[in-house]
Amino acid sequence: MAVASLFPSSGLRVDGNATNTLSSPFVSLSLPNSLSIRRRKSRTIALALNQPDSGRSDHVVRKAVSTERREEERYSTISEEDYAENFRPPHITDVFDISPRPSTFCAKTSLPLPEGRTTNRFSNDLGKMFIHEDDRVLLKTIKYASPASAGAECVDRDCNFHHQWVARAGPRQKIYFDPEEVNAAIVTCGGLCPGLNDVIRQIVLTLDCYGVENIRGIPNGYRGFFEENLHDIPLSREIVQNIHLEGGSLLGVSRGGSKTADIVDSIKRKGINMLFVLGGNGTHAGALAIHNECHKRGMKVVVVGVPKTIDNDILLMDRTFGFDTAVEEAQKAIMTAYIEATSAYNGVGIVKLMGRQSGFIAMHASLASGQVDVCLIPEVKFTLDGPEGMLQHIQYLLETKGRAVICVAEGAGQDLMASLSNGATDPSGNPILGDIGVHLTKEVKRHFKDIGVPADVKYIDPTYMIRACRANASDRILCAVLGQNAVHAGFAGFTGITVGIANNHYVVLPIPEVISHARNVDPNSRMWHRCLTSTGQPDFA
Ligand SMILES: Nc1ncnc2c1ncn2[C@@H]1O[C@H](COP(=O)(O)OP(=O)(O)OP(=O)(O)O)[C@@H](O)[C@H]1O
Ligand SMILES: O=P(O)(O)OC[C@H]1O[C@](O)(CO)[C@@H](O)[C@@H]1O
Ligand SMILES: [Mg+2]
Repeated sequence: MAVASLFPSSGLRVDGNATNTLSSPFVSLSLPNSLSIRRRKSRTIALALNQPDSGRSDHVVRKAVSTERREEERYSTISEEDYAENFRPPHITDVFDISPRPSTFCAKTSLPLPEGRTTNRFSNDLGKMFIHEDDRVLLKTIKYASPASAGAECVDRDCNFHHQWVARAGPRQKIYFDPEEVNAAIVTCGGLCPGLNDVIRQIVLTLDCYGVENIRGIPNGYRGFFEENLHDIPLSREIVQNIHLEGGSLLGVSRGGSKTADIVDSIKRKGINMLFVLGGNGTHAGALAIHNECHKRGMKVVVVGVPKTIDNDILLMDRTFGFDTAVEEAQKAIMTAYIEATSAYNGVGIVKLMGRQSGFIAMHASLASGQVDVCLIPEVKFTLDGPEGMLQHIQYLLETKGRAVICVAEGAGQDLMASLSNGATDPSGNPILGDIGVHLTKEVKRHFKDIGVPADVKYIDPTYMIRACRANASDRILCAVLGQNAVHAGFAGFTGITVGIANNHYVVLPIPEVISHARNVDPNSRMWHRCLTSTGQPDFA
């Protein structure tokens, strides 16, 4: 099937029925001002799991058959057309009748092109500078021969290959805003992450290239829209020039305060029409709500996300900015734990790294260091006591190697401390976790005291040191591309979207597709198995 027919040009007003013959991908809402908003129906992508089928009882087989039937039915609803519709980035022209204008962006100069380009010296040399509206990136590139293949993500029973095309990010020849009328705002929400200042800087520089002069920073996340004591921060090329040399966020961050109506009131009052939102899953849920509310109120505003999560827990992306830096910074803590453990008599070093529900930082940091004996992540349950428990393995390591290094993600082993967390949440509604690092330290000490063996246990918690530092070179490049692409996406009229890297190519994705759930480490993935191969740890089940 031709790509163009899978995924029609996004710069044009698209008729949902014309693009999907299976079912209408949108529901229309009637609005007082007679505008219609098209919303995606959410669809679940089924992942095939490896399930051994020998030795099952009749009951289990019957249950499996009915599960298979359900899976079959679910599979049959997914087609390449479905993917094309789900991944079509919402566009301002889905709601408003706006005619495009020639872009003022020129990659070959930091000065905006005059409209029509008649007087510019680059006027005859614009070939290959713009993304074609129908350019697409293939999201998945592996053809799994069987659902039993390691890490297989199959979308049907036979693991057939489905083309999942997504929009390519980058500057378009046609834009939907007059740069002189753009009133842009940037907001950074959630926790800190290395690279936030790099992204802010690149957004401002790129807006400047288009010719936008009216740019502001919203202080302290979503709260900055409505808390009376917070004031907007004017942004310009000069102001952001060196902000990437420091960690943190020039604008500040916050959790909580997701009052969509108040935020949109503030957007209206300030006349903002291009909003860049930097944050994780929660922030993107907020951005989607703002996008919907703006359109419901008939406000011509584009809302563009840039995924920020040190935990790397956003779906469909190769990685998010800050993650690489976090893994690198974590090496220092692991090395410290290793040196302490090897220098002590029966030394045990415990390092806790961030990762509320996803163990990517711990897994990658453990694999990279080669010094970790036990890596514990939220996705893989473990026991402490008993012959198969982790404490027995630490005892074995002290007996055989004289030391042990444990790297634990903060969200791991929460079931072992259920009584501690008490269901409390932070202002954004995220669960407040029990401190697994402290718990493990106590338990290791208790175990060796009980068996009368001296053990020297050192606990290192570098979490905020890792998060507050400036980005490394590799993350900075990612930040630069994402920041620039966010602006290109805004000018191209995309809204309710986010930018990312997929298969090493830069893409524009509809927000619902990336936040339907948190991205987790797959315990059946090759990467987790590689980590286990490196640590040599047994299964603590
Ligand atoms: N479902 C939601 N709808 C609207 N807004 C939300 C939602 N969840 C969270 N928010 C808001 O988004 C902002 C950031 O959320 P949160 O603190 O969960 O961080 P995050 O974006 O997930 O990033 P991090 O990776 O640091 O956790 C907060 O202001 C929060 O109130
Ligand atoms: O102390 P804060 O700001 O809530 O941040 C801690 C959280 O931030 C995260 O790194 C996500 O940004 C989680 O891994 C961690 O639980
Ligand atoms: Mg979050």
